Amino acid sequence: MSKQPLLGMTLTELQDITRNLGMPKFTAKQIATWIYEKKVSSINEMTNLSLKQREKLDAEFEIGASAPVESMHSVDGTIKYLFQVSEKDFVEAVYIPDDDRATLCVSSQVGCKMNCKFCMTGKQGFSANLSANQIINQIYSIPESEKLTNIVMMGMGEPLDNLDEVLKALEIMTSDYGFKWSPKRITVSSVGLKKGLRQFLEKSHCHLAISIHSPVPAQRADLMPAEKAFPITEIVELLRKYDFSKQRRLSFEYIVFNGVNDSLLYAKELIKLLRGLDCRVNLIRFHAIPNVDLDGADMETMTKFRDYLTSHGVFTTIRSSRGEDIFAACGMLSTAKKQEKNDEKL
Ligand SMILES: C[S@@+](CC[C@H](N)C(=O)[O-])C[C@H]1O[C@@H](n2cnc3c(N)ncnc32)[C@H](O)[C@@H]1O
Ligand code: SF4
Repeated sequence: MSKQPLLGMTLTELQDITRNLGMPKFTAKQIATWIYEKKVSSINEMTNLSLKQREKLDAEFEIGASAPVESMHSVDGTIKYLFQVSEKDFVEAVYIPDDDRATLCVSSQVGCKMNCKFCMTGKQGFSANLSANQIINQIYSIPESEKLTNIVMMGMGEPLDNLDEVLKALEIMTSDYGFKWSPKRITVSSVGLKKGLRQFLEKSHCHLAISIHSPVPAQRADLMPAEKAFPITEIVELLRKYDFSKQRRLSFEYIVFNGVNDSLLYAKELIKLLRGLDCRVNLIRFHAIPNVDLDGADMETMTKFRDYLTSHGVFTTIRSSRGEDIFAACGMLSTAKKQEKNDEKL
């Protein structure tokens, strides 16, 4: 029988384990410290547990960290890591250093059900949810782990469609027994699944980014089929019930597509939709993907769009596009790897 990973377990889960193994409750906290703070590579290194306790634990459990199987380095310092999560499945995490910040873009699922027109992960379809172990492992097992200042859940998958495991991972990142990070350093990005969104807002203090991409429902539905089940107007109404004026930040992600959503008419609709909300808009450059008839808008158009929004009270930035030479659009590398695995079998 394969051993269960300890990495990715919350303190409550560790307490269940120690109780079942007949150990005192405080050993759970000791184990958490060895894993999340001291980052030991074996249970045997947990030296404030007795030899007998370590043996008992080791019979059923392992640390459960696994290094990335591949990496691609961009000329701009961005590094894309590939993690193997099952025999044929891979997920990506992208390390983005930038002056005094170092951000990791983390995946939450293998593939995605949401099928957004412009997204390579969406084209893969859905394969599996990542466990809290596989989410935390992306942060834990990259060589730059100690340098990280920020986490964005903007890799493969829809985090709110795998909320239980994502919430566990967020708890580990932000708890005293875990990585002790401020929730202000973590952003969860979502298309806005209503039930998951409400739960996320109640149970976590991390920042929220909503992928909006169009303020016009019919156009948004064409780009993002999730709009049909979870209209952006309802999502915005829900968001109005929460306070984003203090610690927690709300942003809207908007890929600017040439000739699609880039005219000032859309900027005006966006202003109408977001009126009165404490939020900002991030304009994103489109990373072209194969077989999709969409192009990114040019910088002049994006700048005009940004300036219009900002001058009408909606603070807007243009997000710098990183790692273009290594296909930063998430899902590209894992798709290629999956294809390679399939070809090996033929
Ligand atoms: C990959 S998604 C993951 C998080 C979540 N599923 C979401 O859609 O917000 C993170 C962000 O990347 C954007 N994105 C997806 N494909 C892209 C592409 N080809 N070029 C630029 N941004 C893209 C999404 O719209 C979203 O804002
Ligand atoms: S953009 Fe996000 S929600 Fe849409 S398919 Fe890609 S990962 Fe899924």
